[in-house]
Amino acid sequence: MVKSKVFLYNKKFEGLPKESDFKLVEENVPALKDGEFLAEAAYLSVDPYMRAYAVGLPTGIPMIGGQVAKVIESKNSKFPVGSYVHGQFGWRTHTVDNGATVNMMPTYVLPDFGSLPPSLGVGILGMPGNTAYFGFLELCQPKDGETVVVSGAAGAVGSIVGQIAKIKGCKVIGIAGSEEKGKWLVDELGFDHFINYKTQDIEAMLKKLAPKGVDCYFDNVGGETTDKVMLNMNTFGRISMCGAISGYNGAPAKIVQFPIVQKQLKVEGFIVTRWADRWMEGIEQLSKWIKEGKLKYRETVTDGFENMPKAFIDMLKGGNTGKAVVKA
Ligand SMILES: NC(=O)C1=CN([C@@H]2O[C@H](COP(=O)(O)OP(=O)(O)OC[C@H]3O[C@@H](n4cnc5c(N)ncnc54)[C@H](OP(=O)(O)O)[C@@H]3O)[C@@H](O)[C@H]2O)C=CC1
Ligand SMILES: CCCCC/C=C\CC(=O)/C=C/C=C/C=C\[C@@H](O)CCCC(=O)O
Repeated sequence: MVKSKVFLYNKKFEGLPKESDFKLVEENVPALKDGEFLAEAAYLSVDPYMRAYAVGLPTGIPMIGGQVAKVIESKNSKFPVGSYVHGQFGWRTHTVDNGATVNMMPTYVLPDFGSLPPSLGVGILGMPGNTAYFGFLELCQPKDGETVVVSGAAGAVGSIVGQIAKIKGCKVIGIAGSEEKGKWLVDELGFDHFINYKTQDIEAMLKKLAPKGVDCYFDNVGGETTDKVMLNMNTFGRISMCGAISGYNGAPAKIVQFPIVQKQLKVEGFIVTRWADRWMEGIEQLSKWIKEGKLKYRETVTDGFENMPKAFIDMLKGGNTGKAVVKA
């Protein structure tokens, strides 16, 4: 009998999650029915949305999340043995699934990544990558020569947004929480400037680095950071509101409404599954840019399924650069 290790969301998060909020259990894996396949986790994602969505989750269920898993048994010809699949299977080592979409998130066999590792299927060539690709290009509609600000710039989504902005000919200012991250952004990823929100005055720095104002803001953080960037937006500027991680562990993110009205800003929130029908378009374009050397990525890998809670908490505390991944 195959058994799956599963992390249950066992206690309501209060502030920053604790490892004791999770419970590791074992479940017997049922025999396959026609149309089903059995997949073994290879790389599991830890994402900020898990903290945000947990507010609405009942305790006692498997913690939600995406993973890249290898099919080890199959009664579904679309998911052959040996293929890598992306599925919203949660924090579990083994999953019996039928390939159905979960909360608009498609379940799919990874496209051919060539020499690139399958772990990218939970990062730059998966949901975070498409978040950057569609969330930035569709909503900010960047133009050559414009000034783009990205908050959460050194993370899975932000680090891709800034590079896409450079590909589109923009001046890019990244906001992140350490000098080491800032050095990576400027020296390796080609960002024009970096602001450390923990040690520098964002408003003063933007007046210095973007004296003609900000045209596009890709917001991963919300809160005071967003308030200050908004005050430096140009008239008819565009804001793609991707998330508000500054508020996930505490009081709901506060977003100043005034500049939106006064400067007639276009602010649009989104959930990446809006583009589920164009999912492979994003992955193919991002993969092409990587192979052309126009797009770089970094993964912060934690070894061992049993370290999922630690990896999740470390990510929320800023311990990752690039995509946080757990190697099962
Ligand atoms: N709308 C959508 O469909 C999607 C939205 N998102 C959102 O995008 C954002 C980034 O996600 P993702 O790239 O996966 O995560 P990251 O890889 O960026 O990891 C989270 C990062 O957030 C930063 N952070 C944590 N707390 C704060 C804080 N209080 N203030 C400022 N920064 C903070 C940390 O970096 P630092 O060292 O810089 O503080 C940390 O590394 C999140 O808000 C997430 O919810 C992600 C995917 C899809
Ligand atoms: C101002 C408050 C903003 C709160 C925004 C909350 C979350 C933003 C975010 O991170 C969204 C992520 C979207 C992920 C999309 C698809 C899947 O990976 C998640 C599916 C959810 C599930 O049930 O597994």
